[in-house]
Amino acid sequence: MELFKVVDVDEVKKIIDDNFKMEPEPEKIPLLEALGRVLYRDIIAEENVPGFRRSAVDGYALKSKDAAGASESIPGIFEIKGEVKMGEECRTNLDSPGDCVYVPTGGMIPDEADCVVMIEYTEKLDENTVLVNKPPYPGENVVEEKDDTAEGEVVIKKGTTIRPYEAGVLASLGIIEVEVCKKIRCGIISTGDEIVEPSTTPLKGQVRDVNTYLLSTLIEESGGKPAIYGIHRDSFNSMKKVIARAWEECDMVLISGGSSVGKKDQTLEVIKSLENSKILVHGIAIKPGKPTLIGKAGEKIIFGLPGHPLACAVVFKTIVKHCIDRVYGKREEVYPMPCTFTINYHKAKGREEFLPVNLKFVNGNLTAAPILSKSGIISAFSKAWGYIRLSKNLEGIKEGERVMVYKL
Ligand SMILES: Nc1nc2c(c(=O)[nH]1)N[C@H]1C(S)=C(S)[C@@H](COP(=O)(O)OP(=O)(O)OC[C@H]3O[C@@H](n4cnc5c(N)ncnc54)[C@H](O)[C@@H]3O)O[C@H]1N2
Ligand code: MOO
Repeated sequence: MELFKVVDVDEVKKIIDDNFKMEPEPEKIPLLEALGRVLYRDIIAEENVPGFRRSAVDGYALKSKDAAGASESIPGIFEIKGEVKMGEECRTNLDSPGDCVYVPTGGMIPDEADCVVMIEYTEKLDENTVLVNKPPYPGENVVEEKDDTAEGEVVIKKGTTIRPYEAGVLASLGIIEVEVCKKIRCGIISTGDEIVEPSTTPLKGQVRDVNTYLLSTLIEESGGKPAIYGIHRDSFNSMKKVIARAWEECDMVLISGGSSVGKKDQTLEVIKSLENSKILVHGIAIKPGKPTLIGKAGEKIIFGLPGHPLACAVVFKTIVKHCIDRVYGKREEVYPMPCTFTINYHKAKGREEFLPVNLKFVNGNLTAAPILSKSGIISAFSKAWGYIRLSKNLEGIKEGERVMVYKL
């Protein structure tokens, strides 16, 4: 019988990088629909933001040297030359020493002013005179032109996932249509004679289709576009038909179930039978998720994912997501959280293990408690905050050891 030749996660990623050269395609979409999408090209500012010097407070714009040494006992005396209106250009000049102008928060300040004194530090004597009780420093409460963005600057790099903050920057530059990477279309095929639609009541021996829903939402979460091809029996001909159709219509194909070496497992044979095909990986050194199949037909990649839902999710998060991110050229760092492990845990050597955990503060210290389960148990991830990765050669971890927790 053919046995898995398991490959480490990093090696699998390299095999994918060497064999899968898909380039992203651009599409223009309204900014308000761009949340979570990946920028196709660098955004270069075509103007300064703000485009004028403005005040950060309600107060009086003046020359700081005119108020040097001002205090409550000996205030500086200033003549109010005018009032700046919001949304209007400031046309008042501070020609003489002791001139000032009233500016509301966000209002434009005159060229000669280098600070704004908050009204709390002033006392108005009459319509034209104000006392300043505190010496301002140059630049105090002034938002300089270009403080936000300078013309010609690369403000957001391609490969960045658009968050609300990037949407704000784009709006500040007047960009309300944005060029993003077209979503990668990922076909999902569920296999297994025992798998039934979730809307039905399973008979003994039957199982509701979890993986179509799990994968579809994982694809969406990763910025892809799921295409569902339904549940298919473990027969070579019906599998070949649906895999060929999904291959034709999608950028990559995910097949759940039928990746191990059991008699009825057809996925391997079907991929082999496709034109211009190649099996890249059959077995990954991870737990759960070992019996994973990665093939290629033409330039498109086909994943045979384990049927066990937890294993299916782990392989998606570690391998399929890598593949999607690579096409988009995503610029993202993952920052796991350091936590204290709560029990003594034994692990077999040979596979990197993904263990779901829950976090809890104990005496101000963040702890990670494992959720012990089997890979057929989907609720383990649902109950977990995240997971830890135990490296291949580790034989376990002890209570009190430091672990890094990745968010799910
Ligand atoms: N002789 C060996 N047998 C198995 C090995 C092995 O190394 N040698 N590995 C085991 C591991 S680990 C896993 S994981 C499974 C993976 O098997 P398959 O990918 O072939 O998946 P199936 O056999 O079709 O299903 C496994 C399990 O998952 C359930 N399943 C399948 N699809 C779905 C779905 N869409 N939604 C919910 N549950 C699903 C299925 O009913 C089975 O219970 O192989 C082991 N065997
Ligand atoms: O590794 Mo299997 O992938 O335990 O469920």
